[in-house]
Amino acid sequence: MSRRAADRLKVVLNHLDRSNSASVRSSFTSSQAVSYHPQTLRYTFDTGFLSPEQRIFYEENGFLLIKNLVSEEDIDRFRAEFEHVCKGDVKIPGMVVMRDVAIAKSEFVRDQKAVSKLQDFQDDAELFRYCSLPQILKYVECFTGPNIMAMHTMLINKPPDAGKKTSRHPMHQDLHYFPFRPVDHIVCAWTAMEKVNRQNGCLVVLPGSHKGTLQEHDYPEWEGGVNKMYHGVRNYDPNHPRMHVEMEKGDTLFFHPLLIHGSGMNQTQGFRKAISCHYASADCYYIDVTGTSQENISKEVNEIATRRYGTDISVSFADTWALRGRLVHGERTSL
Ligand SMILES: CCCCCCCCCCCCCCCCCCCC(=O)SCCNC(=O)CCNC(=O)[C@H](O)C(C)(C)COP(=O)(O)OP(=O)(O)OC[C@H]1O[C@@H](n2cnc3c(N)ncnc32)[C@H](O)[C@@H]1OP(=O)(O)O
Ligand SMILES: Nc1ncnc2c1ncn2[C@@H]1O[C@H](COP(=O)(O)OP(=O)(O)OP(=O)(O)O)[C@@H](O)[C@H]1O
Ligand SMILES: O=C(O)CCC(=O)C(=O)O
Ligand SMILES: [Fe+2]
Ligand SMILES: [Mg+2]
Repeated sequence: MSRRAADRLKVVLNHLDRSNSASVRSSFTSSQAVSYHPQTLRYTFDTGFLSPEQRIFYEENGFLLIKNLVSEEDIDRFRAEFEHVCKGDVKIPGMVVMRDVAIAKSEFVRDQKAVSKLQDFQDDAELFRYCSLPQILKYVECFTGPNIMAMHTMLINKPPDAGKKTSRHPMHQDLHYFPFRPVDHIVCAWTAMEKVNRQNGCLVVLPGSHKGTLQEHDYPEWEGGVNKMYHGVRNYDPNHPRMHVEMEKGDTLFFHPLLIHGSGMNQTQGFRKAISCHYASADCYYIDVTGTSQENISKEVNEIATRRYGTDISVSFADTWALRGRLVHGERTSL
């Protein structure tokens, strides 16, 4: 972040703090907030919770790292539940248990170690506790406002790389997957379930990339194969300045859906675990992605939905989100 930008924003924040009557403050926390100072404070609401420095950091970088936000005890409980699911002791309809493509296509025996990701755990009460943790929602509200939907849930168990670099997650923008807007009222919370570093494939981010637009995504041309739906930004420039976000167990990264991010390969023998939820304001609305760069992913999702539910029921891309989304705070006004 440039010093000048920081100073300029501080002046604006001070001005708001001093001169603003209750009416300006309340209009700032309402859904019209973004129109108040669009150039300066586009990405966060003033709920009085984030410090000016935190708001400026998110504004400039598109992410915010909060140390030690989730307790060791909660994380150990999520881990235990994950093990129950992998062993088959717990079966939740709708939850996807995904294996790494290198393992899925090999002749290895499938045991719980082969699971690379749980997706859609919204109906698993124990895992879904993560999405309702009050200390997380306190931050989420600063990005979404008070009506909050948990739209997408994952527990990622990045496996030791099987030698083909398939444990990598290509650089992407999460918005590519989402048929709802406005973009600035969506945020991801990603919590490390153990120490994550460059060795075991921590998140890699391009700071400030959230200020750009949604780019075209497709499968990267990787020799060793790519996991299903792991699209990457097309024409990715590997020389762009990037940052490896190393985190301790319980640390949580909040990031904007246009932030370009991915993760490198896991070069250790352990499974790198993280739990995440994408939240959106319940006031968001669905869009039709026909004819846009998101058409390719919407087709893939529709194919999976058809494979799962047959052709009798027609489920649109937006429907797959409306059916999986769960309210975690306030009122379900739109999504
Ligand atoms: C209530 C309404 C529900 C609507 C349902 C629609 C659900 C769609 C969900 C998708 C939403 C995605 C949203 C992501 C949003 C946020 C941003 C996150 C970015 C990402 O994380 S992108 C990655 C997301 N990935 C996925 O969502 C993949 C989900 N996985 C699956 O659907 C299945 O696991 C999969 C890959 C289809 C495999 O099916 P499965 O039946 O489990 O496996 P089989 O062993 O029978 O294999 C079938 C076939 O698939 C090949 N296979 C297996 N695993 C993989 C893999 N990881 N990658 C590639 N290919 C894989 C396997 O080899 C078999 O192939 P054959 O050629 O032998 O037939
Ligand atoms: N062609 C590509 N398209 C999209 N994303 C890519 C491409 N090539 C690499 N990436 C992504 O860039 C990020 C960094 O990858 P890489 O495997 O180089 O890890 P790294 O953290 O730099 O590890 P190392 O320390 O080995 O360099 C990962 O998210 C990776 O998936
Ligand atoms: O945990 C990771 O490796 C990255 C996950 C991610 O970015 C995603 O699933 O959208
Ligand atoms: Fe992502
Ligand atoms: Mg590298």
